[in-house]
Amino acid sequence: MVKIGVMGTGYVGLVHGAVLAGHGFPVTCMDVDAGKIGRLSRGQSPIYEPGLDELLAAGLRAGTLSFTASAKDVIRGSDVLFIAVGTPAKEDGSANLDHVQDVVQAIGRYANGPKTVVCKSTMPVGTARSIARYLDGALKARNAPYRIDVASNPEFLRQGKAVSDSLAPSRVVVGTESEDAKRMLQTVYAAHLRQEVPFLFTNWETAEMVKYASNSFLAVKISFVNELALLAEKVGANIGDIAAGMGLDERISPHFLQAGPGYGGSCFPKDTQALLDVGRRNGEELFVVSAAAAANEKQKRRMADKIAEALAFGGSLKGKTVAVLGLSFKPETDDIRYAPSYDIINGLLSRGAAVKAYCPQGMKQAKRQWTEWDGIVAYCESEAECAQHADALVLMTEWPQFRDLGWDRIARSMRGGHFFDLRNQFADDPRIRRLFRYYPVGSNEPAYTLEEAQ
Ligand SMILES: NC(=O)C1=CN([C@@H]2O[C@H](COP(=O)(O)OP(=O)(O)OC[C@H]3O[C@@H](n4cnc5c(N)ncnc54)[C@H](O)[C@@H]3O)[C@@H](O)[C@H]2O)C=CC1
Ligand SMILES: O=C(O)[C@H]1O[C@H](OP(=O)(O)OP(=O)(O)OC[C@H]2O[C@@H](n3ccc(=O)[nH]c3=O)[C@H](O)[C@@H]2O)[C@H](O)[C@@H](O)[C@@H]1O
Repeated sequence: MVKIGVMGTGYVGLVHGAVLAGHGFPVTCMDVDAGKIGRLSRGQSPIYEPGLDELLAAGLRAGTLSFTASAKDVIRGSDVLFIAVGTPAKEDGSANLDHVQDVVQAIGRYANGPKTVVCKSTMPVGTARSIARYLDGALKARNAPYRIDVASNPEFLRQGKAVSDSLAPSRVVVGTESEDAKRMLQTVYAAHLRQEVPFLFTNWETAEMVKYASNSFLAVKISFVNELALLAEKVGANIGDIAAGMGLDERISPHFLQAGPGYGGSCFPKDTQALLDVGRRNGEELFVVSAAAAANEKQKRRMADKIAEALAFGGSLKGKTVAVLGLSFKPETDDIRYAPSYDIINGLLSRGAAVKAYCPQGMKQAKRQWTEWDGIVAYCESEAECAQHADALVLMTEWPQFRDLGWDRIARSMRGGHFFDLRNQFADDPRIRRLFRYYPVGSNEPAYTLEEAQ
């Protein structure tokens, strides 16, 4: 059976490795973070991703999944090497390829036979070709009598649904110049995909661009609907109904038209910037993507403005307490990278508000990464503790557990009754409008309560 190595055990590498091990492939996952490797070897996942703990336990039990901190071991022991290290944004927006470079240099140094190297990380156009060129050179310099094939095979999974997306992806895109690499990836995917999945074979550059184009297009959709949401509030229209009306046209589709506080996460913000950077380097300014990124920044600012307008006519929020439910950039993940909550809470803090926060999975990372909030933001044990004595409640992330919190009790425990629903989760819920001054995104339907109106 094909021996698989995965370099990088983050959301992509760990899930991909665990899924392949679940299908009987011998998989070794490697990471430079020795602490992570230690925990993983004991079956402890460093990330929260539904279904992952079970896969991890099963793989370890069956002996198909193992972990190492040694690049040399994983490279020597694998036929196929998936590169799944991070490619974060640099200050100027371009992708930082330092981790990719480390991995590729190690492959050039330690490869001891033919291999297929698969770029799963999101990498700017031209990276796979330069990896292939580098590896060719490295093998020639050692007079190695074998070849290393390179394929770009971008990943499209969503966090929070990473396991199910891995088992049933919308498509598999493979960019390569090697027929052997094509066959190898077909074999690997054929064994693990649950259903018929379209394959698209292209050249390296096209595959790399499909990834950036897809994420950027989704970002454009979200920014488009968010801009309309701001306008809808001014003209008395309702963004939920606008999106529904648009989405009925199958050419538009109803997906990714949910107005909110702006997109976040480790990918849309960085991938839009990286595509803009590729455009700049090639003398093409990408106006649409650039506007989507700018609109996203505006959207986050507008959320804090909106809260300040309602609570203090746009003035200082000194003396006001705001309770924030949800810190992660989306539900079912502990990931807070580029989460809108960060900018919006900073907006509230800079206006003098006291901020309390609760998130089912994001607080550990927030405490670790957003250290400037130490002693400033009060992290709570529960939604009820968070809401207690607050002037306003902000639903930042639509965790399913926030659907029914015993709203009567929550409303009674608060000092003020403002409810900012940044995800429009309760837009059609008369109960919430009865209990709170309710502010959805993208509609200015009465924010006053029925009780108050009586
Ligand atoms: N997070 C997501 O939902 C998706 C991410 N991607 C892309 O996949 C790539 C990985 O993303 P994540 O899994 O989120 O990253 P992550 O930041 O969660 O994990 C990356 C891992 O790589 C490790 N690493 C760094 N240098 C290494 C080296 N030289 N050798 C071995 N391991 C090394 C890090 O210690 C870390 O554990 C990125 O390019 C990202 O854009 C693509 C689709 C979805
Ligand atoms: O390259 C990546 O990392 C991944 O990026 C996204 O996945 P992910 O970031 O996990 O999350 P999404 O569900 O796409 O949401 C991204 C952001 O957009 C926001 N969003 C999404 C949809 C919507 O209608 N409105 C909206 O505001 C979410 O709240 C979140 O902040 C893509 O959906 C994946 O296909 C891709 O593989």
